[in-house]
Amino acid sequence: MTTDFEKLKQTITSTSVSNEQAKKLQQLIDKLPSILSKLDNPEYDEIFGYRINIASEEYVNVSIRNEILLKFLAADKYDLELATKRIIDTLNWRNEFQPLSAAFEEKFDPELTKLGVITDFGKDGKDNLKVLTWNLYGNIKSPKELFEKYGENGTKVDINNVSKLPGSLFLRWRIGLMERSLALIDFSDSHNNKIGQIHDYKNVSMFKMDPGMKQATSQIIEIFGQNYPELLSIKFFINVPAIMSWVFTFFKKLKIISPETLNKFEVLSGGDLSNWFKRSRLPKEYGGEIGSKSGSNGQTDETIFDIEVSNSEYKIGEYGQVILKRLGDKEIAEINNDVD
Ligand code: HEM
Repeated sequence: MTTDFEKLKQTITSTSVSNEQAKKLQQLIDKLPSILSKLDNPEYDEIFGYRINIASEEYVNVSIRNEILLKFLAADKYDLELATKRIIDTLNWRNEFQPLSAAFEEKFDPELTKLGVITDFGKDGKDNLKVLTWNLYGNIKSPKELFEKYGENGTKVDINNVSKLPGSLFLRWRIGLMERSLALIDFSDSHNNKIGQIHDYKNVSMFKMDPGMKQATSQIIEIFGQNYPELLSIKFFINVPAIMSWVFTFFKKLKIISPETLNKFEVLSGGDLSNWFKRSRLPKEYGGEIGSKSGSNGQTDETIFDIEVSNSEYKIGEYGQVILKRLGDKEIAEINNDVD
């Protein structure tokens, strides 16, 4: 006969769990009603598009819910109290920030969208390196100008009536990129429950610590560290000019990045990624074989933008759609109230 405990263990397929870890998971599940009752908004029970609630509630996918809870436990080394606090903080943050809106509803200026790409190499990608977010921060001509416009003190542009949502446009764009990449992974798949990230610093000409950029960088590092546990496999920093390697020492000294995250860093002075990814899936500039295309300027090399995941390929989960609809209804109600 299968015991409840064994049944619980069977819901986890992304990794193997010890009895001790499964016990902690069960305790965390048992605490869910109390966790939800402590939230700023007890109705906001969504993480990464999934409902985090008791099994009898509609839309709860028990297996995925457990996989997500396990990530929170693992990030806090199975300390139940710390993991509980992290989940409460994350649910409160998501309620306030509405990351699914940043990912799937809001539209951003090309100045921001040219800084990031998501690719999915599917079965051609190594384990937990199938889905990648590429941050082409080297494309920023002037960090000062960019962060003046899109950083914390920049103009809050009213896009789709979301100006009431918190965060700078840069932050909302960056979180949106992260959330969209998570819509491509499968939390229950041991081969595809994490993403890889690539920071391409090609052409970073001058690197002065612009205050707006410094502020945005530490804010993003903190938000990712708190709210996106156990989701990153490797973070590549490529085309890093030798003269700028001091930045890593700087971040280590600041101690805002956890040692576990620091261990995931892979730093390359060039841009050749063919040791990690199939050459047939990479554009030439990253050591791959993806060739050239003809356009109005004649033959040009294909870029990473030519292989980006298209909008129709993102699968917003059922509950994610419920959350987005709820937000849309709330916005309409607020607009109507303003008109009244
Ligand atoms: C124009 C220049 C740069 C810009 C705009 C920029 C922007 C950012 C941003 C926004 C983040 C937050 C994390 C994220 O978005 O994933 C970040 C993280 C980071 N950057 Fe840069 N960066 C620049 C140059 C550099 C250089 C030259 C280096 C190193 C040589 C560097 C090293 C790092 C490191 C180590 C992190 C922490 C990563 C993490 O914990 O996720 N950055 N950068």
